[in-house]
Amino acid sequence: MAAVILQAKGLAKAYGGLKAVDGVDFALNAGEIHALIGPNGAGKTTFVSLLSGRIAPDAGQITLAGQDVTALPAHLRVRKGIAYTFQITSIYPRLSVFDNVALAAQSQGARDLAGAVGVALGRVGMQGLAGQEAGTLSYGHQRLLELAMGLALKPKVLILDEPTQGLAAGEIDDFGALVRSLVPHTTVLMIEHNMEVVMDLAHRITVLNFGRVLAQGTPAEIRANPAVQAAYLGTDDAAA
Ligand SMILES: Nc1ncnc2c1ncn2[C@@H]1O[C@H](COP(=O)(O)OP(=O)(O)OP(=O)(O)O)[C@@H](O)[C@H]1O
Repeated sequence: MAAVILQAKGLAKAYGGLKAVDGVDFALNAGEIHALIGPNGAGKTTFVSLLSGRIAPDAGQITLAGQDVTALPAHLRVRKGIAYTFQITSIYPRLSVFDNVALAAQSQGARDLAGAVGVALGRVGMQGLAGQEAGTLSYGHQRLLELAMGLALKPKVLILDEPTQGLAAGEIDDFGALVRSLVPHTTVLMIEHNMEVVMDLAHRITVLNFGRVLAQGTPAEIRANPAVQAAYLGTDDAAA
């Protein structure tokens, strides 16, 4: 059996009376691409925010490679190896592409900053854009820059929140190839609405619904699961 790198047990978070995440047990296997899917409002973003430490749980436990990280703030979890790619707003638009990635690399204490930036930009094919002001990049390139910033953190677990949203078809293909190139060295957990991407890329899928795990399995198992079809795959949202 594959080693579990990140695990959640009984994870819960409520907003007022709304149980956004309601007692989730979850295990991320080292080296896999794992997709987190579910209808709008199912709790996906809340769940990965709990994993990354952006928000604190009401109950439950999170372990990284067996070590309890539940009480650690987000920046210390990043140091331990959990990187949650920021939404695009976290890019500094007036800084160059190079400087944006350098800030991420610096936060990890990279000794050879230029080298670390070069490697991260190389992974996403953006070395040629290092000098460009980040705010002037195309949307697709801004998403890739975000990914390069995540990679500069040298994560064990990279959490991506809707990484293909707003990308053109060709850019989605490139993104898929890139994610494949990251594993098994890095483990990838991604929230993704594009079912084609999910079915093509993910080794395993977890389906959330109303804050609970509805199903877990391989793409073929998830596709064949009647509860999933009823809750999610049959909706217009999934066909988008
Ligand atoms: N800060 C907050 N305050 C109050 N309610 C919140 C907050 N964040 C999320 N919620 C609610 O918690 C539930 C889960 O939201 P969450 O964003 O985690 O779902 P999601 O599966 O990521 O949805 P989507 O696919 O639309 O992004 C929703 O009903 C949402 O309205």
